[in-house]
Amino acid sequence: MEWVRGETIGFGTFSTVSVATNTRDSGDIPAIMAVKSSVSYGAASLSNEKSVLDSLGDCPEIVRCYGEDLTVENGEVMHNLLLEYASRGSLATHVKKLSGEGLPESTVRRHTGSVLRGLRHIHAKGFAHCDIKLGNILLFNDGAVKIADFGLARRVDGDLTPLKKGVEIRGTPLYMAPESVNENEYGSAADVWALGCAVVEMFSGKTAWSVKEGSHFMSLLIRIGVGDELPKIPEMLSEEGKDFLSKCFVKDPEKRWTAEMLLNHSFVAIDLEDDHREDFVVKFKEEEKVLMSPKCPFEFHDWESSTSDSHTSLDSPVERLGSLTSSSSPDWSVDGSWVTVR
Ligand SMILES: Nc1ncnc2c1ncn2[C@@H]1O[C@H](COP(=O)(O)OP(=O)(O)OP(=O)(O)O)[C@@H](O)[C@H]1O
Repeated sequence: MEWVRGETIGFGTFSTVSVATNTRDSGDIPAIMAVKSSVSYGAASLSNEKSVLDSLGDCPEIVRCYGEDLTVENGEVMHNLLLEYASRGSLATHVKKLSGEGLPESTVRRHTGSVLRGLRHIHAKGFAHCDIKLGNILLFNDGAVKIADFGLARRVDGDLTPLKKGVEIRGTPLYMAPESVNENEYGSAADVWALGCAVVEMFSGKTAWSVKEGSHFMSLLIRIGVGDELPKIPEMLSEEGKDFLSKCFVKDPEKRWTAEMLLNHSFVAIDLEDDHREDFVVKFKEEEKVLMSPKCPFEFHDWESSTSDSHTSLDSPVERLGSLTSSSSPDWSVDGSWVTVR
């Protein structure tokens, strides 16, 4: 494939995302794509993403991959993944533009249904995404959304045995499920918990867990992993929405609803005929007029999509969580798709 890199449209932990123009008229491949590029330290994540996307095959709610290649730019070898281009960027950026207002419930319902269909496909193929968050849900010109960023995805096939002992942080702490905090379990149920967090954020414009600025992320992990506290369900949400979230925010992953079950919930089982896309376009135009003024109460930039792995055998959740705090300086290294902090 021949392509030319255009403007930069996003930055992740491991990569930079740019527009790419396809310079050859080649059948299936569109003229405009997104290219996710990384130097060597992010290559493992890109390669994991490519192999997961290949295994998943086509699904309308998952960003398509057109291939990969290597380029040399400014003397550096770049690993590139060519992807379907989402012209309106991520839902995170979109929601931030609303200055803490959140999206209308009808839009939230539609997006939630789309993400659930994507998750059902991922889970049916034996994978977990492990990093569901608004930054990884991309918005297309026609108002459709698709799941992106499979750099941390893993094959689970129903086996939730943690790969390693200790505490590993995959994805973003604000979206972490209790079993991930307590047991290092990152299965399909953890994606459903994260989806619940994303629904709260889409609707309220605020993260599902309220955290004080400057507070240590350990205190959040303890709230998620220990005790009965659950993410706050927005008061203004319909009863159907509240009920939907109550099925996502079940501490026991065995009792949490699956993506398949949630797709039959009345919150998302709507007749698309009644859900006029034109309304969405009008609303979108109004939203676009709002000045860009991010008001996310707390963003854990430094922790996103990283893994902290103590590699020690610890029994209780408190012990496991305590193992994350250390006075020694961390040693960052990349192991497959994982970033390891020792
Ligand atoms: N296909 C795409 N079309 C348009 N924008 C994209 C696309 N893929 C990614 N982006 C933009 O780039 C950002 C970073 O991409 P992505 O999350 O895939 O990178 P990452 O390095 O895996 O990041 P993370 O820190 O979330 O793991 C996204 O939040 C989004 O704004």
